[in-house]
Amino acid sequence: MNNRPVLRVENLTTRFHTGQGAVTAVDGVSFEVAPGETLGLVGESGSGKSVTAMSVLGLVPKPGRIVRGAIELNGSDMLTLRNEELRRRRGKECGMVFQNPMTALNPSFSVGWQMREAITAHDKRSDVDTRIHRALADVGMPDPQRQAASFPHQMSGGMRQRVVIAMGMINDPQLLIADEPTTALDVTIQAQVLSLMKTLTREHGTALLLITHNMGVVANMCDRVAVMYAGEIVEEAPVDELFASSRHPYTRGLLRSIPNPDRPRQKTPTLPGSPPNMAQLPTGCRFRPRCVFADSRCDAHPDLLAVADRHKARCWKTQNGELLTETKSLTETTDAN
Ligand SMILES: Nc1ncnc2c1ncn2[C@@H]1O[C@H](COP(=O)(O)OP(=O)(O)OP(=O)(O)O)[C@@H](O)[C@H]1O
Repeated sequence: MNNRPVLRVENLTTRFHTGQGAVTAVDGVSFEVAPGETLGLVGESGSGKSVTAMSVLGLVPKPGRIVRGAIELNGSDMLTLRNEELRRRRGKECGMVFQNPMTALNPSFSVGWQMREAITAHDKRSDVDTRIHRALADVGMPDPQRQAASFPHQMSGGMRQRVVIAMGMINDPQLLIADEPTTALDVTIQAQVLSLMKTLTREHGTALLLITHNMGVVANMCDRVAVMYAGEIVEEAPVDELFASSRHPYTRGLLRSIPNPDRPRQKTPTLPGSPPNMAQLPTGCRFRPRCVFADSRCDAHPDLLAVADRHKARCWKTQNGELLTETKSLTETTDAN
């Protein structure tokens, strides 16, 4: 059996030079995704999740630039490939699904035409129409022939995102990268689209890098989780282990902030404070200003180190074998009623 990771990211560092100075949006990030595995990349807005995905896809927007690190897709170094080869490999070996389906679809062309482009860019086989109709049927589109002739604006948001997933999967890639794939959809449609992605990736043995800020989505979808804060991974563990025994105060706070579906009217607690300004990071531990467990050790910047089997955390306290005691002040509930 081939145990080589589909994706290996090593010490990835991506920087933006802005008017306010240099912002290292992704700072020394390393992770792997195994064949068929779903890795969740979670964290609050601005933590560097999307820039990590863009870096892997070779799509970092200017003025951003990868300044260090290695990215291997199926063992090939993606940072040394020429643009044309990068585009070819990206579409064939790595599909992508972004938050807003309208940015992925061209309003001027039929869905079938766009899917044909996605295929023929990589494969010259003649059974293209059959493949398009099968791909649309696979994502639950009724009457695939008619849908292929439709234009994006004739479809609902949920249907459009199904088309984008069908396009992402049409070359049967080994890896699918999905960045907040359901955030732009109605709550009722979100669960359907996620369940569809789970079924499809399982059936095809596709690895999934799923970016989300929603821990509930992580619980339902992922095998393993990497938690990002201020450009760094602060914790990484199999999903059950993370939910049962998180070892970073930030993760613990995120887990406390999951809405309770049985009590929809109850105000959900939130993490106090906000993430740091990326142009002026605090010295030492980046989470320190928000951390209820901080002490003098946190003046120094902690590394991401093993705390248990397949479990790493970037926290002085738990790296020394201490556990995080439950404390209410991890989160706050702003509604006084
Ligand atoms: N085009 C850009 N120009 C300058 N800085 C940028 C740009 N894009 C991202 N950044 C910086 O990178 C940081 C990380 O952004 P990123 O989009 O990866 O966060 P995220 O975790 O995906 O958040 P969100 O869920 O809101 O997309 C931002 O806080 C910002 O400082």
